[in-house]
Amino acid sequence: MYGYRVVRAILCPTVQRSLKHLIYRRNFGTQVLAFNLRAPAVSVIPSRNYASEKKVFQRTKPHCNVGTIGHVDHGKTTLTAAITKVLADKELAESKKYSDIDNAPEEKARGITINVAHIEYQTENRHYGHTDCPGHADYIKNMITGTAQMDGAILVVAATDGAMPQTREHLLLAKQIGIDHIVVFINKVDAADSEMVDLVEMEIRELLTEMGYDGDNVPIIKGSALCALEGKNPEIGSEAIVKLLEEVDKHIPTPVRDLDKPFLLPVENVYSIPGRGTVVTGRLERGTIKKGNECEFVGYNKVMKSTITGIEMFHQILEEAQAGDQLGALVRGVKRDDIKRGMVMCKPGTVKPLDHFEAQVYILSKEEGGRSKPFTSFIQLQMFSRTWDCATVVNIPGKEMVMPGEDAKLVLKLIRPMVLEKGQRFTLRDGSITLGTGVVTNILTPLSDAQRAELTEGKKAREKKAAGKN
Ligand SMILES: Nc1nc2c(ncn2[C@@H]2O[C@H](COP(=O)(O)OP(=O)(O)OP(=O)(O)O)[C@@H](O)[C@H]2O)c(=O)[nH]1
Ligand SMILES: [Mg+2]
Repeated sequence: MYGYRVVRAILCPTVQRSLKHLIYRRNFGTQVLAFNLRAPAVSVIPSRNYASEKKVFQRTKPHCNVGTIGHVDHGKTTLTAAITKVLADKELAESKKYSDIDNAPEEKARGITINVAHIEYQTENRHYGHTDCPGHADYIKNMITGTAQMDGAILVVAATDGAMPQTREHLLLAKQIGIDHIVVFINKVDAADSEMVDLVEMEIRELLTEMGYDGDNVPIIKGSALCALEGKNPEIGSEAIVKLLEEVDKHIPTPVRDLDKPFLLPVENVYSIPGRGTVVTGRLERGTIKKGNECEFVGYNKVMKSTITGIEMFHQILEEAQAGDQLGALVRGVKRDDIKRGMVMCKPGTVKPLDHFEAQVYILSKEEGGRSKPFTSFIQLQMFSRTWDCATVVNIPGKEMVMPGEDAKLVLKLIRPMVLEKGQRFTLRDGSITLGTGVVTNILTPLSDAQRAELTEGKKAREKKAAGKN
């Protein structure tokens, strides 16, 4: 079996460089959960024994998905690296450097996280999948997808800044996505005085309450991720990380998993592994899957049948994946370009795509980061739910307009049928603004003639208005 290092050693420097480029391109920003994409040995010299090298995942502890959210530069990635370092000392994780997590060239050049990264570690009590989200406002889409995989979140707030715009926006989105349990880490206490730290704590408790969390009782740990990572000042460094993990263990409950329902996995990413096939990654939302299971990919106006030929979690083989697992599944007979983030992989025939439904939506006020003006029917917005996003036309039945800060019943029409279920939560965004959050209350398929005419009328009216302006 040829490993990456052996292959690299026998290649000339030019080929080594292009090989490195290839790895970066393939691995762009996302730490792949499985099917080690970093091992170009697979594409350079196909391995005969690829699977037999891997360990089989032993399910000895309950699995829980957590992750870091919060404003840009507040220290989410540093904290993620620090957690793995502290746990590696107890042999409960593999230590990850900052540059292993933010590993894409653009991330390194700009010093920010762009794509989510998935990291694995354990405490004495649980096995964790940890998703490190980007904080930058331009990458909210990736944050939403990352957060959709979590059972609980660690909100990172720098003591030097306090609550900032994306602290607020991330909390709001987390609440809407259905994350009910939050633990807060006030970071960078090495660079702020204790009065400032106390003020930030008060501010965060208020903000948590405002967003619908139990602000008085949410655990808040104060420390310095950088000190923990660099092995300095243990009282605010490694000891704070240990305290944080204790609170995560205690405060974020392991969710009850829906193991008996037909399986469903919202696709987060798709990769093509030369010599192996197509791999989809994501968190199994319900049910269980095994190698050999028939499956179906549904979404974006497509339904495709396939078979699962292998399952891995964090580079280890999974005999059986259970709801809650962050996994990679190798699938047969479908190409990478056939599948897109946002489709669902499910048991054949168990879900139907649809494009027309009723929802109860809360429209954010300006102070909450929403629009300042009301909107009327036929506005086009981007809808985010599970791992997908899709343009939608909004209709307001029985009303002229909806004001910011109001709760309204809306009828939504997606431009492409997607997998949606009653009770599913979603976010509506208008450009870079989170406009509202809602829940699907009623499925309306197919469209009645009157509704269809209304939508078309809306389009015509808009076109007429645009023509008038010119
Ligand atoms: N003084 C001090 N600096 C820190 C601490 N933690 C992180 N930093 C610094 O803050 C900067 C940003 O840290 P990151 O971990 O990249 O922040 P982030 O929240 O992941 O940023 P995005 O992912 O881009 O939103 C880096 O220069 C870190 O070295 C800390 O505890 N103390
Ligand atoms: Mg980061």
